[in-house]
Amino acid sequence: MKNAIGEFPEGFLWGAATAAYQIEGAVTEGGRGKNIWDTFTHTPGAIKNGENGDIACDHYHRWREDIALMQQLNLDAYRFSIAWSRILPQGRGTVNQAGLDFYSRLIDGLLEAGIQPFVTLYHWDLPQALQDEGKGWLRRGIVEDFVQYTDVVTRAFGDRVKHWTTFNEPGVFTWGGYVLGEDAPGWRMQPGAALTALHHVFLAHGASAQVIRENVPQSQVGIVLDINVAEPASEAPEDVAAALRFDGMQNRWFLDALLRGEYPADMVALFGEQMPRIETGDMQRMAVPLDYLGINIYRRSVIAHGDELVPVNYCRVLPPGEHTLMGWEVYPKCIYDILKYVNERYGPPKIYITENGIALPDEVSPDGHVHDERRIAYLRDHLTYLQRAIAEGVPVRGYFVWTLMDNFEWALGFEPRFGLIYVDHQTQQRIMKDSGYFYADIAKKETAVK
Ligand SMILES: N=[N+]=NCCCCNC(=O)[C@@H]1[C@H]2[C@H](O)[C@@H](O)[C@H](O)[C@@H](CO)[C@@H]12
Repeated sequence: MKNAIGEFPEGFLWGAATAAYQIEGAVTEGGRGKNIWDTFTHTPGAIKNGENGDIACDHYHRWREDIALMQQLNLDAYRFSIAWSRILPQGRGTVNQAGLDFYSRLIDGLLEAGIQPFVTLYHWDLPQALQDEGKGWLRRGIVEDFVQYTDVVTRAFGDRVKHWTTFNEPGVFTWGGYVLGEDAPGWRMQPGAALTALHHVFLAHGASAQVIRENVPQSQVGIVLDINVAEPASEAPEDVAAALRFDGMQNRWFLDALLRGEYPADMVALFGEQMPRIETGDMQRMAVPLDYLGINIYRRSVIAHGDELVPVNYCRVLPPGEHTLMGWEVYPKCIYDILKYVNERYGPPKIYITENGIALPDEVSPDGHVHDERRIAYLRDHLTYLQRAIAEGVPVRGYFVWTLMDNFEWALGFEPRFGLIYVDHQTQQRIMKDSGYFYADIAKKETAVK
């Protein structure tokens, strides 16, 4: 298909992405159990402006309106996550039928609108009951809990949902939750805990993929990673070495483990006694064949040597130029660079760009519109580099904007607006931004560019 950006493969999917805790609200409705983000957001000082996702975008009640907006965007696909604690309020055991019913209605609504559901099983919202019992992902037995959760939802929706992502950004919720303290459960400086949690997440991923394939005919199974090419801040040996360590932590730890069944030796040596306990067969259990790799990409990583974040000892350098409300550099070539990096080293069968977008201080103008020119430029420039990577043979089969609508941006609350759709979080009014109209034109099938 051809559009204002250029030529894209037939069947290329134009999508948008969200996550349950960031949009649903209704945290005590429909039998939903408590999760670690309910706890974390109600911990004083954890979230900017003391905000939380108790209501968020009220998507739990407004999902029909939101599907209609997806149709206005001409979306082929919609990536969303299921809240584990809506399905199994205590993390395991008794299934909550009201939770299954909510997602069943949502999936039926998407299919009726001609939109393919791409489901993420885990987008950071662990049932609190599992966190309380043995500290969540630190307990190896949690793998069985995730298997039960996978079994319940794939039996319920596998007749209609074919694309299943096990985890979203395992590195972010483990390093963020156990080292940086920026994400639930908010632990700090426990790299050994992060690596142990990550090991169990990888095991859960492998076990879950098996269950998905047993329960869902013609399933497509993948995982979503926030991988990022590391550029040394200078040619100084300590910066080059730091960039290699960052590449090991941010990229090779995940790609080598999940696609090759081995942890990278340089990082194993670096982590030393922080390494998780690895049982015989673990590495084979996690490295199951994948149908696709999801890549979330926002920026590039310019890396210098640093004294913090032991033992990786790196720090990010923010180059001059345009920055987003997240403090991230706008560097559109990052999407081309990461696609070439992954394709040349690992050659996954298919890739989806599962998140790409920009946080801006969007406002409604007196004319009632949201003139987000910077987001249009961001999307246009990243899509141009994406198209170049595809033209050079990288097997990208779809692109999902982060995000459908302005939502709860984790520790930063509602201030960073990433949406194609503006949301007034007081009134819940939705307003299509100019970037939404831009994206609808890109995604429109009959857009003929002469
Ligand atoms: N901890 N921490 N620290 C740094 C995290 C850097 C990378 N963050 C992401 O990629 C997240 C991804 C997420 O899926 C989505 O739920 C978030 O809303 C977007 C926007 O932030 C992106």
